[in-house]
Amino acid sequence: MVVASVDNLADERSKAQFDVGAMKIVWAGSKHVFDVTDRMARIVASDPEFRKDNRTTLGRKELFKNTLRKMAHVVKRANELRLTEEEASKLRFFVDEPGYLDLHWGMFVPAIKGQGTEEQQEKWLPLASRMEIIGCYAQTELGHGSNVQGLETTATFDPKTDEFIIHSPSLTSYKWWPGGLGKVSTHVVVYARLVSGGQEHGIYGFIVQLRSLDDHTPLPGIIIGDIGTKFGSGAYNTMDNGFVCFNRVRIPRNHMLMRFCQVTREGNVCLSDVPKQMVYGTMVYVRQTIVSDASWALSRAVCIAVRYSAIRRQFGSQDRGIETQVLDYKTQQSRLFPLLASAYAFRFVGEWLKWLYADVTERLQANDFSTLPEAHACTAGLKSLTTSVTADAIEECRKLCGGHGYLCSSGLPELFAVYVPACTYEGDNVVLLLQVARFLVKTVSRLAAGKKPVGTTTYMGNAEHLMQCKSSASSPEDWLKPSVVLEAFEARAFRLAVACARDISKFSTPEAGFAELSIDLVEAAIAHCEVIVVSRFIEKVQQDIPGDGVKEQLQILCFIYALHLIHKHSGEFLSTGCITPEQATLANEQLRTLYGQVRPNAVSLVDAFNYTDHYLGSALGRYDGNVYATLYAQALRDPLNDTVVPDGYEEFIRPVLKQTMRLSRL
Ligand SMILES: CCCCCCCCCCCCC/C=C/C(=O)SCCNC(=O)CCNC(=O)[C@H](O)C(C)(C)COP(=O)(O)OP(=O)(O)OC[C@H]1O[C@@H](n2cnc3c(N)ncnc32)[C@H](O)[C@@H]1OP(=O)(O)O
Ligand SMILES: Cc1cc2nc3c(=O)[nH]c(=O)nc-3n(C[C@H](O)[C@H](O)[C@H](O)COP(=O)(O)OP(=O)(O)OC[C@H]3O[C@@H](n4cnc5c(N)ncnc54)[C@H](O)[C@@H]3O)c2cc1C
Repeated sequence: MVVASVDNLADERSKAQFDVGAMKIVWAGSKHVFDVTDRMARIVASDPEFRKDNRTTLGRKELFKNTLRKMAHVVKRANELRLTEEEASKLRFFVDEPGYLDLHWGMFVPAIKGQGTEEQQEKWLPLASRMEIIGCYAQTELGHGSNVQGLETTATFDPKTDEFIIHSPSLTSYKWWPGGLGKVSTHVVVYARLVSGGQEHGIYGFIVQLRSLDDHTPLPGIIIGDIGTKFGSGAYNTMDNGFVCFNRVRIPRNHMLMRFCQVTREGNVCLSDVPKQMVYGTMVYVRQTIVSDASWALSRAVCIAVRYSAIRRQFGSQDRGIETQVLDYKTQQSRLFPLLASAYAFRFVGEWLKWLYADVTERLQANDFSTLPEAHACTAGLKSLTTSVTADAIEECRKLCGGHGYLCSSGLPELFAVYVPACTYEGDNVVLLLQVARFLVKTVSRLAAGKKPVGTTTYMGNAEHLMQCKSSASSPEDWLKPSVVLEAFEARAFRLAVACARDISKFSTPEAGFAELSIDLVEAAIAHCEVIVVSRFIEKVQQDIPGDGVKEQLQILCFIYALHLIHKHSGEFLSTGCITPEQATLANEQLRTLYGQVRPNAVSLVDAFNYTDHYLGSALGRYDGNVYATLYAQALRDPLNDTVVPDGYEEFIRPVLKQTMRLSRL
């Protein structure tokens, strides 16, 4: 059935004022990445084994087995097609189903690469890359997640046997949450308190075998299982997040990951000459990848909401003629276009963070640890900012799709349920922002001592100006000047950080001040992270960008991103005196104009994400716009529609009807 809605998207596409193909390359990052991504997405989309439209209707056991089948198929296809690591990781990504492979490749392998000695890497990495073992990452315990120093699991060195004894001393010390642990992994990197010679030496990683490689049964001393069903249908329930209790499990001494700390045969603990936080390196790595993933999840939700908003019509007609596309309503635009702009903003800041991470890694390898605090603050802060915004944005996109957004066939409920734990895993977002705040307060106090700030805090070096400046914006167009926008963001962030540092010093101890002012500190941290995102976006749009109209579209999105934040946080911009109420009004006026400019390009701007219908998994977001026929077809496929008269009629409907009939006769 062809319906009028299909033409809507073709019309929309014909209005584009830029080269969509060129934008696709900008979004992907390079022609090479575009080609790989496109090829892998199509391989997945065309393979019936990777079907996912039934996920929300499956029970947990069926769902999990289905995931196991898909993961096995991923491994098989990757081998058959001789995929490179880059290609295989894209293939897994487009399968779009959380599973043990994410933790094996995403945390177990990086933990060994980052924390293992060369010898240990030589031993374990080939086993892991051939998938002769399957690994996961167990840090969190039932009683402690955020507070890593509070972990209870012990790894006690026994010099008699040259072994560590891994032990869970209490119920709260059971490892709890690790993905892939519950039912699949054969091995794990466990984080535990190192004890040697009766003394504690801090938290380190240890490789422990969990299950027999012959029949998959747990090894002696190991009690292990799944932690139970999680939020949402389908969603993260494809993953076997697990628990494990270790009852004095013995492992060879060389199973401790010893890159940064060695335990000798005699039990002497030798710390390398590196900061102890290097042991947190896997988290820094993963946080950086989560920032990139945020732009994918956000752009996916936005793609669905934009396409559907172009198709959906409500009101505005006379004599039952054609109604208004909901995308034309300014309120819809003001909710949707900032999210579209945020998707692009996060994409670019994610790319930049990848670069920063590579740069820091290179320095660390050369024993230069000077940029470690900055890398920690950036990864923690941007992970927190981008995941919080993305989770809220997915929910907003669901609402933007009206009632149909609430259907699983819209793809949005499951996307939200899969995505929202990103605000918690790899560090709770508030806990991480407090880390950024700690870094900022330190930076401010160093400024007072005459130290020059570097990296993303370089702007704070302009302290005097930032404390006093008043925005020069006197027309809506002034808000299109990068220097005007940046100055406002930097001044707000700096003034908030300085106020926190000043107020902390009024308390009896810095710790007491930090605890009492933590709400303000979180706001200062967000403001700083927004400086990073805005300045990276501005930097991006100031580069040469090939393709007709591409740069212009990105400039529009860049200013939408910045100006919507000024609107959102107007209280802070005003109370810190960075802008006046009149200037806030001018910024809003400019924002409205920009919405009008993005409107004809909106559908093409989401087409530039180059998502297949399989990846989107949404009746509302289909490329061809055939929304209503698809919704209807999917409704008919619901298990409840297998029969016309439902199961349970005889037992539960008929007796009620009969009883009602009896009562009405009385
Ligand atoms: C449909 C789409 C499908 C999508 C599919 C998605 C699949 C995605 C897969 C994702 C899978 C997710 C798997 C999740 C895994 C996990 O969650 S693993 C567990 C993660 N756990 C955490 O993140 C715990 C968070 N807590 C911490 O990191 C730390 O405890 C802390 C909060 C940072 C505190 O550290 P602590 O040492 O106790 O205290 P402080 O006193 O605050 O810090 C001391 C100094 O150390 C510095 N520092 C802290 N962390 C780091 C670091 N990582 N790197 C460098 N430096 C660090 C800190 O700044 C302090 O420095 P100074 O101020 O100079 O003293
Ligand atoms: C889907 C999913 C997958 C996961 N996968 C893994 C995995 O593979 N491996 C693994 O080891 N772990 C994993 N985790 C665990 C995850 O890392 C932790 O849940 C996370 O670090 C948060 O810790 P928590 O649960 O202890 O939260 P808590 O710290 O107990 O947080 C509870 C509340 O307290 C607040 N809070 C805590 N400390 C402070 C503070 N200092 N100041 C102010 N507020 C504070 C938080 O903001 C939050 O609101 C996973 C979790 C989820 C949800």
